Amino acid sequence: MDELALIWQNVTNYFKSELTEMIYNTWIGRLEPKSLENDVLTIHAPNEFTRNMINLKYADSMAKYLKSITSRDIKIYVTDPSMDNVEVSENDRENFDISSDETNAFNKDDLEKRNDESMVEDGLLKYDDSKDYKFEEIGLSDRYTFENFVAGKSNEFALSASIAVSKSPGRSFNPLFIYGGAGLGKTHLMHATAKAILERFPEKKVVYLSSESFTNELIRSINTRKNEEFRKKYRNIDVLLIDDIQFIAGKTGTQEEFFHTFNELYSNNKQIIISSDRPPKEIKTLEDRLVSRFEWGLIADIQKPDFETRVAILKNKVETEKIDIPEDVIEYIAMNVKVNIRELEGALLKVAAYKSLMKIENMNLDFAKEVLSKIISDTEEVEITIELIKNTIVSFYDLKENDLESKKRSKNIALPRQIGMYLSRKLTDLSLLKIASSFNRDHSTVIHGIDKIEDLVKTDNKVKDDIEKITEIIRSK
Ligand SMILES: Nc1ncnc2c1ncn2[C@@H]1O[C@H](COP(=O)(O)OP(=O)(O)OP(=O)(O)O)[C@@H](O)[C@H]1O
Repeated sequence: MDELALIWQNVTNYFKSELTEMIYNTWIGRLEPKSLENDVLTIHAPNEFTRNMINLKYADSMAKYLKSITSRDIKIYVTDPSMDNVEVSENDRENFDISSDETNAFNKDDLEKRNDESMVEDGLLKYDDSKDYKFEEIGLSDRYTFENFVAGKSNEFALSASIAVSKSPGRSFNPLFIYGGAGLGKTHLMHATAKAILERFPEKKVVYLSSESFTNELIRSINTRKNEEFRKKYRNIDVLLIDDIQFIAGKTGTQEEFFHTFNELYSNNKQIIISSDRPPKEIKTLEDRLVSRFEWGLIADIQKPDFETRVAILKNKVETEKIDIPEDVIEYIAMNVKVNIRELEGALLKVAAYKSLMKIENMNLDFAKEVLSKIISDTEEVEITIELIKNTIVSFYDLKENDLESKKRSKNIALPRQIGMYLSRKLTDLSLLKIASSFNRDHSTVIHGIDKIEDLVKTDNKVKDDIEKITEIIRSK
């Protein structure tokens, strides 16, 4: 047996022991080892989609495993048939504003962010070929269901809207536009909605994909002169879910195509569900006509979860994964990882992994703190400074850079200035004197400003609302 065959046999055995049979057969079982030269292991995947998934999900662990058995840094290089013959011209690249990385393969970081979501092309084929599919095969994760989506104040509106849409697609809220920060559950809700629709209406054609996959597929169709097929495919479905729509911002060609797809589906009462990291109006270089279409339906936001919701999410995870972690450790994690649910779950899984690897029977809080020290210091919120507060206020109210420190007393500047003083007092430990000097005022003016805002917060909803939004922006920086 030559070295390539030997290594490949080890690799396949390793993955067989790590993965379920179905997953192994879907991904690793379809690869062919081609060569091992200069410590580069070249593997051939049957299609681009499989290549992307291998790069995303398995290449790293394959390299790590190879290192453990050979002590060499063997690089994994995956090819597929599309790499030989589809060329993207400079012209296309400009028109679609994509880098060469994006055309040939998904950029790995982006892919990592987007998890399994780029499976659409294959998924749709399988879906069309047979109704006897598994959700995973059409790009919908088994893990993401309505049942295991923990509801809280921060997400209940988006959750209810998604459930309503899943019960009567095309008839309740169309389009449904869900937005929220990274790791707050948009993808989870979209997968859950798509699956609930398929369970209720198995005859419906449901397509879920990221806006980048849509762009890539569009380009490929143009290059292979299959534009018509592409159009037909996307204009003949019942439910279209596009994740992370912000990525089509600035890509004129993609926006044009998407606009027509949208119109066609919408006018035929087909359901469109879109997610984004921000509301339509705030997606820079998104054409106005798309912004206005996105606003035709329902816009639902997902906010950062509060402490109770974070605890509930962790408890839910502990239960479903059958992890044995004490209550105080759960609370410690919920107290410290506040912004991103992906990181919240990551912290829990890390503690669980240590517990099992080190065969610890009774995990205690001190041990958990040690395990999490790196994660928690990395995710700790940045220190809030007066500069950060002032900059946020200036851009929130569209003021000029030095307006807050200036002598100007018009209401449109005086009120934001007083809000700045109030928030500086609330969000930092700085003395009144320091705050006063930073706003170029004396300390009694600051006291007056803070008192005034404290009163307004109780009586003026707009001021209260503004302050909440500004605080949110500051905390998320
Ligand atoms: N309310 C929730 N209940 C249970 N799990 C949740 C909830 N919200 C998010 N999660 C989990 O958090 C992780 C991140 O969620 P998801 O990938 O849906 O976020 P996202 O908003 O799409 O993020 P991104 O913008 O980075 O793609 C997932 O594992 C998801 O299951």
